[in-house]
Amino acid sequence: MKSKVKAFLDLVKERNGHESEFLQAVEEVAETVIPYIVENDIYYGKNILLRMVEPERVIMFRVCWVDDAGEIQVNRGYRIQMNSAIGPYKGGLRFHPTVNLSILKFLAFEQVFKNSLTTLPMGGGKGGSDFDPKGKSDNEIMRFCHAFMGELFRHIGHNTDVPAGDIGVGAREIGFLFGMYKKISNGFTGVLTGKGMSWGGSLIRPEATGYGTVYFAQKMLETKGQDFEGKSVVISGSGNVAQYAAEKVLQLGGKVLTLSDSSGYIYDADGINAEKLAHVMELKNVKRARINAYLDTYPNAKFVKGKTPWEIGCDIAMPCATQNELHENDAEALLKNGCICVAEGANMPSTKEAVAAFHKAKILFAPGKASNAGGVATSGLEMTQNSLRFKWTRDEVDSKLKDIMGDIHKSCIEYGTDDDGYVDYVRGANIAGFVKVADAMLAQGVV
Ligand SMILES: NC(=O)C1=CN([C@@H]2O[C@H](COP(=O)(O)OP(=O)(O)OC[C@H]3O[C@@H](n4cnc5c(N)ncnc54)[C@H](O)[C@@H]3O)[C@@H](O)[C@H]2O)C=CC1
Ligand SMILES: O=C(O)CCC(=O)C(=O)O
Repeated sequence: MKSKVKAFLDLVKERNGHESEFLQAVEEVAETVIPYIVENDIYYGKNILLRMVEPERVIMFRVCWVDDAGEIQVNRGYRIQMNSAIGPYKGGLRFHPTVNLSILKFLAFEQVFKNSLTTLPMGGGKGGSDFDPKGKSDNEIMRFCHAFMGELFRHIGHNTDVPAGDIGVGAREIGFLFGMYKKISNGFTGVLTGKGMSWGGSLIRPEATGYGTVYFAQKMLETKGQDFEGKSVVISGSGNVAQYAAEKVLQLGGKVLTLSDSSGYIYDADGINAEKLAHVMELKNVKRARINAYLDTYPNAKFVKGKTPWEIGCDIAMPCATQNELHENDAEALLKNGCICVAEGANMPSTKEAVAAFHKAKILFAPGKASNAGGVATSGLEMTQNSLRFKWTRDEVDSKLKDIMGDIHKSCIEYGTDDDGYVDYVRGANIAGFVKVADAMLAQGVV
């Protein structure tokens, strides 16, 4: 088996040698899915995985815009249309200076499996730009978004490809992007998700990724007769996913000890309660400040510069910032301090070695493609509401989100339970996500 996986990975490496994040994501899937393919005749010998690692289409384009000083700026825009076997391409847009083909291809590849797990009819895609929103004025953000959509619009559509937000793309950016799409296409359609509530957005979409990650962790804890009540939780990030993960943890009786951004982390031993979290939301979403500004209002907290929060003892860890933010030594520190559950809110935040350490210790570990799928699932629900020209209540959407996270958990158990009863959620998510897409690809022939 090892030689089959190696031969496959060698081939992928030959074609994408310089794309380390993409190769990392492919390797994790290949190691769990190739053994399944070999055992199942219907998938064997059809090169399905080899077809799945090749994007159906990669779009790269120039984005020119004028900054507040009147200077012409040039950025690079991308959209990776990875796989449309089970529905229109669906996945977020990331605006961050680190954005490149490798990062977007890894995200698009993960998205294919994640979207399949949601049970909704969505293919996988991802896009973005190396544009850095940090320090830009609202007008600069608007001009950039309009310029970006000035090219992207010809490649997307409500039945073709439906982008949404990711790092650096929130409600403000979706508004500007939608405004330009509507103007150029002369039509009001559900071409983006994460829209404002008065113009086609879905209730609970802003909360969905964070809430969904906590609902998934709740399901994992239930298998051990545990819950969030009284548990200490270490969260990284302080953006959309981290904020609403923290909110749901608090609602379920947990204690949130940390939040972070790329400058470092804050540790509040008294707990970041609802009032303090509202202050973080104001700092991050309105003032767009750095996380250490928290100490101006809550001086008892500690700011640890340039580090991630995994050295803080906790029962549950939720990495909600970015890829490869939790390394093997971090995993070991978490385990040593008694962590029993890790639920990824971000995409691929744990390195391969960190995941291996969690598996070796047989703790509960949920990969992002399973635990953070609530965001895109609720985007799927936004698409449905747009098609119906109807709006569900907050409780209706939240209850559908809970059901979907429960179903994803069941799929992971179905495909990921080892002989000794330990659930390998990575294998479970990869195989369950693969089966639905592979069946559709087989039915549609070689296209
Ligand atoms: N927004 C969504 O619906 C979904 C987001 N995700 C993933 O969740 C993660 C966070 O995304 P959002 O909260 O939406 O973005 P955001 O832009 O709202 O927040 C990103 C957070 O990550 C931090 N961050 C970014 N780069 C960092 C670095 N190099 N080191 C430390 N912290 C860093 C930022 O300071 C910020 O707190 C990403 O991995 C994203 O792909 C996954 C599923 C859906
Ligand atoms: O809601 C969406 O379409 C995208 C969410 C996303 O980018 C993700 O799941 O990583």
